[in-house]
Amino acid sequence: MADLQIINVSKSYGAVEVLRDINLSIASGEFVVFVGPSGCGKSTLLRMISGLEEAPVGEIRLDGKVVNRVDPAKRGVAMVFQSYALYPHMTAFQNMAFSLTMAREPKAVIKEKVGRAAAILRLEKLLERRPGELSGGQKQRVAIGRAIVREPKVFLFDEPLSNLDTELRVQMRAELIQLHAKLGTTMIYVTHDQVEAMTLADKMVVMNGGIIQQHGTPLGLYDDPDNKFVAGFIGSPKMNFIKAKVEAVRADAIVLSDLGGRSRLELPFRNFDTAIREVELGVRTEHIDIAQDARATDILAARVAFVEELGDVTFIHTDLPTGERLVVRSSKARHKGSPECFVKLDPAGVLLFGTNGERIRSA
Ligand SMILES: Nc1ncnc2c1ncn2[C@@H]1O[C@H](COP(=O)(O)OP(=O)(O)OP(=O)(O)O)[C@@H](O)[C@H]1O
Repeated sequence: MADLQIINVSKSYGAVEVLRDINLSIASGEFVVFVGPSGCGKSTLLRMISGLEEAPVGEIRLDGKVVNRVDPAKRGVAMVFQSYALYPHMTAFQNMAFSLTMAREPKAVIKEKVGRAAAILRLEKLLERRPGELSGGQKQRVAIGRAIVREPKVFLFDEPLSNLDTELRVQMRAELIQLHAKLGTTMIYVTHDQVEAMTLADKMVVMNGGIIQQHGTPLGLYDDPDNKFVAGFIGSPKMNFIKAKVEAVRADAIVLSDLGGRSRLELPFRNFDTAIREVELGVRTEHIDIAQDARATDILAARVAFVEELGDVTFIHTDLPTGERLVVRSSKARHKGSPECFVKLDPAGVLLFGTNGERIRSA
């Protein structure tokens, strides 16, 4: 187990800056997930922690010691790759034992360490098989086993489940959570899949464009995003966004107009900056409902585009007259009849963003 500090780390390839001034503290034993869209720099950051990529700007400290120039093999970290990276001509046992064999550990120690990892990963019966005789999930378990036997201070996972089908991914996610609980080792995990990140992370680090947009607990980020990117990236279906004009500002409320081209909405809000004239509302599907009473001022007229019935929940996709898409989560059966409908927002669930995408918070 080790804690990790990333201090003012930047990285460029030629003229292209891929990471800008990254600062992050990872506590010993924490499960941290770097998540973000393709190309945001998350793998580069992980590879810099592993030592596979140089870190010329800033400091990476492992248990307080700067490791920027420490050889990857000497950092006490073990990496698990998406591609498994197993030796095809070696058995599962030999693959898992490889680093110990290279370090000339006694045979009995190797057998004991590989046996222990195999038991944790339920691989005991597969140890004599070669990678070609294993399923994707089994191969990934061998790759994880190979990391476990090295008893690293930090595990680094680079999209390890991306090659697996959906069912197996869900199963392996549960296994990784159990593995972390059992070993208690610091784990850093990279994925572009926000659901995977939400389910695994103690701390989720949302990245975009080479910078950390926000980090915190998964639910903390879901409920209280700092900006429109984080708000839109986390959650499925995505948060809805609706543009509006600020009509009036009072001490404890604001009145918004032009929602969906027409409607008005009053929101509780303290100390709103009167210079702001335009905002964007962020509303999750659970804070919108199909409305019965069309006379109220805060009701938005919409048109049903299509309906997804998933059994336990129904998502009604509606379009506002402005063309903005609004997805309503409903436990009720399908919206029947005319596609014309009315929707109502729950003011307590509405977040506000400025035109620059930054969150506007009530004081
Ligand atoms: N060796 C390299 N030379 C030049 N550019 C690179 C190199 N490696 C990565 N990049 C660029 O750096 C950026 C960040 O890459 P990185 O692999 O860290 O992204 P990522 O967030 O992990 O994306 P993905 O999920 O697609 O793997 C990308 O724009 C990529 O094209």
